[in-house]
Amino acid sequence: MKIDLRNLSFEPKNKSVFTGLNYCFESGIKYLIQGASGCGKSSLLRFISSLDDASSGEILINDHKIDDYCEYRKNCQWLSQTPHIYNLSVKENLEMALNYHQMDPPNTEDLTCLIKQLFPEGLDLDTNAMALSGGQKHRLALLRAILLQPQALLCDEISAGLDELSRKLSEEFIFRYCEKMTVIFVSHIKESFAGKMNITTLNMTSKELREI
Ligand SMILES: Nc1ncnc2c1ncn2[C@@H]1O[C@H](COP(=O)(O)OP(=O)(O)OP(=O)(O)O)[C@@H](O)[C@H]1O
Repeated sequence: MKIDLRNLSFEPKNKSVFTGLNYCFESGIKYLIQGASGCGKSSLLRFISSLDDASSGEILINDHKIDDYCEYRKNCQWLSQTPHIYNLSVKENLEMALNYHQMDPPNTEDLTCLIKQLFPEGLDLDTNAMALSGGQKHRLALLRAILLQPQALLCDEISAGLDELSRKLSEEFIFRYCEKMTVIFVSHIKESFAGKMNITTLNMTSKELREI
């Protein structure tokens, strides 16, 4: 998925957070956005995800305006620092969005393979998801997003506050499994990506988004 920011500005309540951002996220590339606290990184991801609207400018997806928001949100999955997990079984958590989008659940073999990579400690599909640890909830949210076969993944500080193992498993999974996806990370944790991953790092200021 190609995500093209055109003259995007965010000026809530007469405050200027950023103005006139232009940048094109190319299909299949992995990006890391860094920038000072409050420069609007999380807001930018929310605008790209279509959960909120910027004050002005536009975001073109594969050169077009979004016309089907439901389909777009399935194709562009947003993962937040606090994953939204339902008070249901792990299996129900995984199947809810698939059912909503009328998609078939993965076959047992594929699901087992994905679970093995993300949960080497094992994952009981019948257990209540609220009983999982914080790191496991994050990995469950990632797995749930991946089952929807999105074309883009927006990761807002998903590693913040995570134990080292969960962080490593999530990041390695994204780079291995989401090869063809456009992935945009917002993260303060530079070292987890450094050197190991093929990633384009961007610096965000109130005036521009620029590769560094
Ligand atoms: N709905 C809103 N109404 C008013 N101001 C908002 C709204 N959403 C965000 N802001 C403001 O926009 C600014 C940017 O917030 P945002 O969370 O996007 O920054 P950030 O770069 O992700 O920060 P951090 O690195 O600290 O997480 C902040 O000053 C915030 O208070």
